[in-house]
Amino acid sequence: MYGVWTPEQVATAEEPVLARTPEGALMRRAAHGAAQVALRMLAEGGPVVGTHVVVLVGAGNNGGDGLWAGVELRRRGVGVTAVLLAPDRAHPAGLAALRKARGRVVTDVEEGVAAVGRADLVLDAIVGTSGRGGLREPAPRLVAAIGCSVLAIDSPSGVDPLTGTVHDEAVTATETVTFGARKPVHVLNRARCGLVTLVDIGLGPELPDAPVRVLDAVDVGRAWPVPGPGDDKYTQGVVGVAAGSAVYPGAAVLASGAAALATSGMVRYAGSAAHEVRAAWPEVVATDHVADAGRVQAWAVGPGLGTGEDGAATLAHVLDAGVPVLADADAITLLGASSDLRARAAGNPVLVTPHAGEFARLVAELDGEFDPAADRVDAARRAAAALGVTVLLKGNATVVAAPDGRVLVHPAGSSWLATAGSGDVLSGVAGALLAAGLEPWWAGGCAAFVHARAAGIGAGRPGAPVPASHVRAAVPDAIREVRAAALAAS
Ligand SMILES: NC(=O)C1=CN([C@@H]2O[C@H](COP(=O)(O)OP(=O)(O)OC[C@H]3O[C@@H](n4cnc5c(N)ncnc54)[C@H](OP(=O)(O)O)[C@@H]3O)[C@@H](O)[C@H]2O)[C@@H](O)CC1
Ligand SMILES: [K+]
Repeated sequence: MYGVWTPEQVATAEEPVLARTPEGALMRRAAHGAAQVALRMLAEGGPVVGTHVVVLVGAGNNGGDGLWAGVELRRRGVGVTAVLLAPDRAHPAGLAALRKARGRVVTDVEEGVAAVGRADLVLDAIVGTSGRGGLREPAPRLVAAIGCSVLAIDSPSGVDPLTGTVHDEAVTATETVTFGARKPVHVLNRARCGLVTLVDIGLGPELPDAPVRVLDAVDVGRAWPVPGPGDDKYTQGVVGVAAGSAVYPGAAVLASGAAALATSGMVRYAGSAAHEVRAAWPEVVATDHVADAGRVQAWAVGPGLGTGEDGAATLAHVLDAGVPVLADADAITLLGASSDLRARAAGNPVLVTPHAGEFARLVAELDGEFDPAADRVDAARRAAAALGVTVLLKGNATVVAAPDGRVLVHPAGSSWLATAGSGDVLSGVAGALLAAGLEPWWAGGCAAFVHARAAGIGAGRPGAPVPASHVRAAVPDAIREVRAAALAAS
């Protein structure tokens, strides 16, 4: 697990470190780390001596990092051109050092565009943690001229460092090198950051508890329920799946199957697709109504449920059952439309798993601002607090927010998971984890991780769509992977 801190928290942590280190030392540490990554990237194309790097230098300390990195690259035989976007405000010490190291300094935009066109690597040092809004002129013209790899210094310029959002023009980096701590942009907008390298500049002891955390394979593998010698089908947790319909039984079959593959606990199914579920998954005990389903340790409710009276009655029944509940799809629409159902859920171990559209319906009747397009971490955190349930907001970066303020982000590598039925698989996996005893925040985080890995495995080679049934089929391999990681780390 690693932490993610806001730009403000990082700036606060920097203060005491700046105060006890010689002037400029922190920036030199950061710049050294950036130069190391740049040299590695250049070396991928052959010898670095004689290559040409262009540094796009903004008005603040981010530009200072870029200039000092340029100084180190000069010492390694790399040709360096610094293009100053705000010539009067470029970091004075960094600029003087680059000139001394015989780096070329350009202030004319046309000359800068020509240099960018000839570069082997561009360092984006336009703006870092103080950046707000899209790129300002003349940065867009220079960025548009890039035809080579880009290393973003701290964060890709034009992408909001706190929220990862992009409004206008922004840099798309091949890689990003960041300092002291990862910031939200690095997990919320992987597509713009590329591979992220963290350089230690000694902030660790000064950082508060991380407001956002990211699970790794070892965390997930350790948390995954593994049966011991004394376990049987009941002790691993029985999950009930209340999903599907006679018209669209696919959701029920996908969710029940995913639940059966996720843990060794038993799966019960209750709903109008009992026949189809039984045919596809003989190990699932299927009945027509939740009232006849028998005892379960958690319910997964919603996919294909319908949003009419029957669906509402089923949701009310499972919310009153006194066990953890995973609510997805139609169950989310029902919750959004009924204060009575929301009251039954509030304060209980309930995990809701909306995509953007379902999230809008979920919060439609609540007071306050919930805008995932502006800040998805903040929106999920507020919704969880207002509803008294754990919210897993699906998307390219999945956010899991608990009502007590804890937030997990799972940065997915691609958007191929946004496919029909994919959410049903996630429901089944998360429901099985709830039944096995994981609390909703962990169940959501572990399910999102394994779901994304299963999509990667199910797709085979990257770069192509993966249908939900392939995601489901790959769940065991994804579990094997995280368990192997946990065993290797123990
Ligand atoms: N403190 C330290 O020692 C360390 C700091 N470190 C480094 O410092 C960075 C933070 O530096 P920082 O605070 O100086 O701000 P920074 O991100 O360079 O930007 C400020 C300038 O950008 C401008 N600007 C704003 N938005 C813009 C846009 N969209 N497009 C274009 N321009 C825009 C804005 O202009 P203004 O609004 O003032 O006109 C302002 O002048 C941090 O990311 C890390 O790299 C590391 O070296 C570790 C040690
Ligand atoms: K930058």
